[in-house]
Amino acid sequence: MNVKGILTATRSKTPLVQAITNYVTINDCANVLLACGASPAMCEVAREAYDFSRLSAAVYCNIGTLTPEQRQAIQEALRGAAEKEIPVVLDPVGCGAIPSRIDYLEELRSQYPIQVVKGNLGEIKSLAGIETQVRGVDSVDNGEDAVEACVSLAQKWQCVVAATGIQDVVTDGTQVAVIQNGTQMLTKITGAGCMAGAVIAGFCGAAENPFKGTVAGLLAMSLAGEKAAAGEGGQLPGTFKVKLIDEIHQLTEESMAASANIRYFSV
Ligand SMILES: Nc1ncnc2c1ncn2[C@@H]1O[C@H](COP(=O)(O)OP(=O)(O)OP(=O)(O)O)[C@@H](O)[C@H]1O
Ligand SMILES: Cc1ncsc1CCO
Ligand SMILES: [Mg+2]
Repeated sequence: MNVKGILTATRSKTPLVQAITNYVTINDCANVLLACGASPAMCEVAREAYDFSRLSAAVYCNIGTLTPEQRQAIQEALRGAAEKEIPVVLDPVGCGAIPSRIDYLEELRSQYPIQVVKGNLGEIKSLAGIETQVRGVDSVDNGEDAVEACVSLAQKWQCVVAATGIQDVVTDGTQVAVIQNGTQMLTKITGAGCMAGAVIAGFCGAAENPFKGTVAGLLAMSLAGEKAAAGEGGQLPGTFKVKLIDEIHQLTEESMAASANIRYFSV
């Protein structure tokens, strides 16, 4: 398997992505979607969310700062997405630290189709009911059994599951991709995970299936991170964040293929 063509498809189709996301990193998510060739719209007013999702190519829901209004908007957006059969990417931010978020996500998933769940490993293990370590919205998991956790949740939820960390794991419950790119600098800014989720939604809006869209999205973030960290000032978090968006903008199919370090296998 490879993810060739997804970046090009995103840039030519310019998929409209509805994002309902936390107010810490909402602007970064919008910019990173533009940089990868998608069209962001942070439409999270409950009475508009259903109509808007029906115009979109993908929906990104991130529960980092879940307000009552966002809860309603997510409900409405997912209803529209289900009717239009467009991909929904769910980012379960903080569910390891706040158990009621797990109940909320379980309920959501019982009501509407979800195509991708992407979180850090602490969040994914928490959703899968596996012992882990988190600090608020950050994972401090040691990385063990990441594949098993993702496969278990993917089979239970019947969707693509991705866990980020020193390596990223993506699975649809049958095939697995382990992405070994990235840089520690991605942990020195807030929102690298949120941005990764947004890019995944953009790519899923143009890709032939959510597994490929998710692998390509995480690869794009990790490679852009590597390049940003290697440039002048790239070891300083403020500069790094600006460069990260610039590097997403400058990614090409060739540079992605040349630097990708992905291992694929079946479960
Ligand atoms: N130690 C690391 N080395 C290399 N890359 C990393 C490392 N940790 C995370 N990454 C990369 O950083 C990105 C974000 O992953 P991370 O697990 O930090 O997300 P997150 O905790 O959800 O972030 P946030 O909540 O701040 O949005 C992913 O692309 C991942 O591959
Ligand atoms: C810091 C923070 N708090 C809630 S959401 C968020 C952004 C990273 O997930
Ligand atoms: Mg996160």
